[in-house]
Amino acid sequence: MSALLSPEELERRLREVGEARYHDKHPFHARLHSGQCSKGEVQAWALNRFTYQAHIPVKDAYLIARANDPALRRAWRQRLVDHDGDHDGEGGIERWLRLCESLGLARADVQAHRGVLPATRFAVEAYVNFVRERPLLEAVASSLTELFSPKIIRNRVEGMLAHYDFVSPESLSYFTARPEQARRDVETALGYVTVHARTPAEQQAVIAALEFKCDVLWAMLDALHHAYVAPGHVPPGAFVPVP
Ligand SMILES: O=C(O)c1cc(C(=O)O)c2c(n1)C(=O)C(=O)c1cc(C(=O)O)[nH]c1-2
Repeated sequence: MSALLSPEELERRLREVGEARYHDKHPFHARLHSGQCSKGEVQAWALNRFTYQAHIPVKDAYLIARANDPALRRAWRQRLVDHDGDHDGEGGIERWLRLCESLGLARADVQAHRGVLPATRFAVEAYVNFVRERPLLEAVASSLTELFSPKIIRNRVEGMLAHYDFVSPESLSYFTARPEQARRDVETALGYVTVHARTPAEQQAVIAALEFKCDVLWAMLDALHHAYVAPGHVPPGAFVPVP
């Protein structure tokens, strides 16, 4: 049986999960950030990632619906505002749509998830269901991949601006707000898990939830790589780049 970890030790163990499994280690991201992707690959990445983005506030709404603690609900509801905005034309989902449009994709196709890879849908569905069905502690812990996102976002923006003439600071504006939002989100989620994981079993469940979430992100990139990196095996019905 595992021993009870101090809050510091638990955080260290969570960071080790990221070092081993976070999607910054995936070869597709190395391609994307170093300018090796074709425009079609970048389009496919943005299109598939939209499906993830669009479901983030859905899973966050499930989490809020399951929380009995007003303080947790109050902190968590900011995530809905970050993605949906307070008005039409605002928020992260809108900014992601603009990124897709700037890459030459039609807004209506992206919004309808047309051409999204089956594995993307399955992975995103698995994440939403995890947050709906697993204990609240694990649902909160599954968001902790955001511990690691500021670094990959910094590398992505620098790399994409340096290497692709079809992206601009404006088209990547989705990412401008994210590192600060992620830092705030992580403070809430990490604070919650360190207080509420009171037994060794609960602490192990928190670590496993983060591993699960790393698997979700990794599986999406595996699917992209398999479909779009030459020779490429695009599944029937999925987006086909125009050469
Ligand atoms: O660009 C990225 O690599 C990246 C990663 C992650 C993540 O680690 O889950 C998120 C985001 N971006 C992001 O933009 C975002 O809004 C977000 C929400 C969540 C979550 O699980 O609640 N993860 C992420």
